[in-house]
Amino acid sequence: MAMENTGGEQARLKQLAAERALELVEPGMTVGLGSGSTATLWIKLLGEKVRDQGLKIRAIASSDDSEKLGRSYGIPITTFEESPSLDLTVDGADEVAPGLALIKGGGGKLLREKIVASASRIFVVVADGSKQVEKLGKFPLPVEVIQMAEPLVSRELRELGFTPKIRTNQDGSKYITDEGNLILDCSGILMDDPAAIAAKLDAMVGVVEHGLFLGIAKLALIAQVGGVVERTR
Ligand SMILES: O=C(CO)[C@H](O)[C@H](O)COP(=O)(O)O
Repeated sequence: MAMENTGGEQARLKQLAAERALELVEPGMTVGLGSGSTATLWIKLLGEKVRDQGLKIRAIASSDDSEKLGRSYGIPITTFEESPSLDLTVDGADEVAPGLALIKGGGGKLLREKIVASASRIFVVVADGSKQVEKLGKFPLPVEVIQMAEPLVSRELRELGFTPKIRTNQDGSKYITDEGNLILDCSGILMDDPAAIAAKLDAMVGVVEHGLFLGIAKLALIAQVGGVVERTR
């Protein structure tokens, strides 16, 4: 069950998970750079190895922010044209449920994150213990939608039992994703069957992608007070 951590303790645990994930990177790998605060810690550790120890890797980033961070350390950035499959992607999650069913997208980067994770031989999740849940859905599910379709998709989501809310920036303006879409944060359903929900979302016209990552992660590195626990599907 999820345990609440203090801010400082959570930061320490995220760092532990990031350090453990760094051990998975081998010279010559093409890696996927995740997004969010935990993935950022891993990118920084990885970048230091590239910059200071000459680690030879290439990377594809799951967000403009992560790409900028990677480049700042001199991590060579490649493309799917040059590197159609990745050896390893490390990324965070908002919720981790049994079977490594995930909710992602809290940081608004779910579309490219799912593309990068799905193109990876191994997708590893890094998180602190507070992200562990028995059922997905306490964290509002992010759904990325085409802007003009938002009213139609919101209506369908309400019919499904969700309460969709257009994500906004601090100034109240609509949050626009790296790909120019909107995000609806959908609360109200504690999921007994995430796969059934995902299938319904995949069928909705105007939905670009959603934050249910099912059957993609192969390993989760969960940092708890006693250390890093490795969870597999
Ligand atoms: O999916 C994501 C961004 O879209 C993040 O990986 C997720 O929100 C977890 O972030 P953090 O490590 O900061 O808790």
